[in-house]
Amino acid sequence: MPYEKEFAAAKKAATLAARLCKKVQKALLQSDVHSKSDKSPVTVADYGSQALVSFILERELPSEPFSLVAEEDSGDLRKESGQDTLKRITELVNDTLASEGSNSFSTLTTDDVLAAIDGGKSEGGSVGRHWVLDPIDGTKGFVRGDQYAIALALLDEGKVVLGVLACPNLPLASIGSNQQLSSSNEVGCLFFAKVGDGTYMQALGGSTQTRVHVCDIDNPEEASFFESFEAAHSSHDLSSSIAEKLGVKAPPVRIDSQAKYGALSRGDGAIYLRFPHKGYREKIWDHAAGSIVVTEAGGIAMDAAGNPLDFSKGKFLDVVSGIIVTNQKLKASLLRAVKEALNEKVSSL
Ligand SMILES: Nc1ncnc2c1ncn2[C@@H]1O[C@H](COP(=O)(O)O)[C@@H](OP(=O)(O)O)[C@H]1O
Ligand SMILES: [Mg+2]
Ligand SMILES: [Mg+2]
Ligand SMILES: [Mg+2]
Repeated sequence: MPYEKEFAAAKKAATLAARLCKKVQKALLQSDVHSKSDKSPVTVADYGSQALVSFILERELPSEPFSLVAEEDSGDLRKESGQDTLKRITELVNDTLASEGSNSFSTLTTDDVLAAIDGGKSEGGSVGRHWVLDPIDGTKGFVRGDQYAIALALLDEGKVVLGVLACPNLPLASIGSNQQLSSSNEVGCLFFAKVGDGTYMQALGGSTQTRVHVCDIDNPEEASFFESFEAAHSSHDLSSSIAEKLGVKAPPVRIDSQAKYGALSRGDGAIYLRFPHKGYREKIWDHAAGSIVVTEAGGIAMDAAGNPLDFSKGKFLDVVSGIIVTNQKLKASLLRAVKEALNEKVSSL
């Protein structure tokens, strides 16, 4: 089976990174640092997650050339002022590796951690294989104690061939706006998808995997939609105008990170709308894992003009106006509503 080893390594790496992030988020929420808007604990988790994923992928796949496009870099950690943070990250990474319980565990030095972080310097592109990592997607949600995700994907010749999304705070039960009462309030989901093989979800703590599918709603009046919690990341005005044109009745479900793609892939909602403000360029690590999780569940991720997302152009994901995600049945009416709303916006400028 193609990509089988890579898939197993990716799941292991994302699961361990989630363990590291959970530990940091718990400490962050228990202390009062977050209320003083001290961002350093966040940095520790972002770097720690990246170091861990980079280290594990290389360790698990020793016979393959290694290329990783990841969000963070070690620049600040190499400065004098970054030494304490670097020590803290190294401890976290080692503690997490020790908790994995494998005998082959050897303690990493601060230099090993710097090297692992810098393993993420690749530029990606359309040739060969490249891992794509967002070590913490939804940093703002992470700090608030809300949703975030560890998002890891593999590109082969410019196409996403597998994706893993670890969402430590996402309930196992539906979070849709018309959710049914559920007996479970357990949180922590791992979504994973491989090209041609469908999308699966399991509890991050380990459980049997279940195949998931996007919803099959075709009437927009029954649809609900996801968008960023942060209005600075995506225009809430534009999405509400699109929803109104489409006839969506439910209020928006606002959550951080690619947990939106995960929730959509299991039918919690029918639409994800993302319209960054002028001048912002999307990065591939914010969408690569999420897009395959949704498409393998039967959905579709495209730009606002209906073009497929192109991950082959390096770090940036250039899109027309925004990104929309939905099921096949709502695609045409959603594209129409988006077009109308965008035209109105232009003519009102
Ligand atoms: N002005 C902006 N417009 C759109 N997206 C932005 C943005 N500033 C940051 N982002 C991206 O939005 C991501 C979070 O998306 P969401 O709003 O769906 O949670 C961030 O990921 P990180 O948290 O990994 O930095 C960041 O890459
Ligand atoms: Mg991100
Ligand atoms: Mg990030
Ligand atoms: Mg960031």
